[in-house]
Amino acid sequence: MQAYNVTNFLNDHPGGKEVLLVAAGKDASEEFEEAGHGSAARLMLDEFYVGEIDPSTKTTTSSVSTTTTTTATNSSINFLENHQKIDHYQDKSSRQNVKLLQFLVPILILGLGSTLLRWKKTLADLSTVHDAQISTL
Ligand code: HEM
Repeated sequence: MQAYNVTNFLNDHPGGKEVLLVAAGKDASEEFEEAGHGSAARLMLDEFYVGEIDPSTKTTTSSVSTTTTTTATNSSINFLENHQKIDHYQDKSSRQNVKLLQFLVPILILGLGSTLLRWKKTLADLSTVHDAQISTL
């Protein structure tokens, strides 16, 4: 039995995200067939395939027992939460990079500006000395 991770497909699923969330963590083969998916949907399956599941551990959507269904739902919720946590950490580190850049870029611009000003002043001083030397000759 194949397992698919459709987390990134939730918002793009033509049949809506709700049906996928309800089927998450369970055997949704029947629902998939009943929805009358065409070849396009079948071809997309490869994209989301994550591995095989031992059929003896499967929970059907027609609910074997409330506890197993709840466990399956909980595990799929945990799975989604973990994914959100990973996204959150990635977001956090990229936000820290942006903050660092926001801090460094103005400092670099200021440094460059003051160096240019100092060069300009040195050049002006040099040309004054040069002019003075010429007038003394
Ligand atoms: C990896 C799993 C899935 C993929 C890649 C997928 C993909 C698609 C695609 C591409 C369509 C557009 C019609 C078509 O090309 O056939 C569609 C429609 C639909 N899907 Fe899925 N689907 C998946 C799982 C499911 C599941 C588990 C359910 C139900 C529990 C479901 C319910 C529906 C329904 C009801 C439609 C029809 C929407 C409409 O015509 O308004 N799908 N799906």
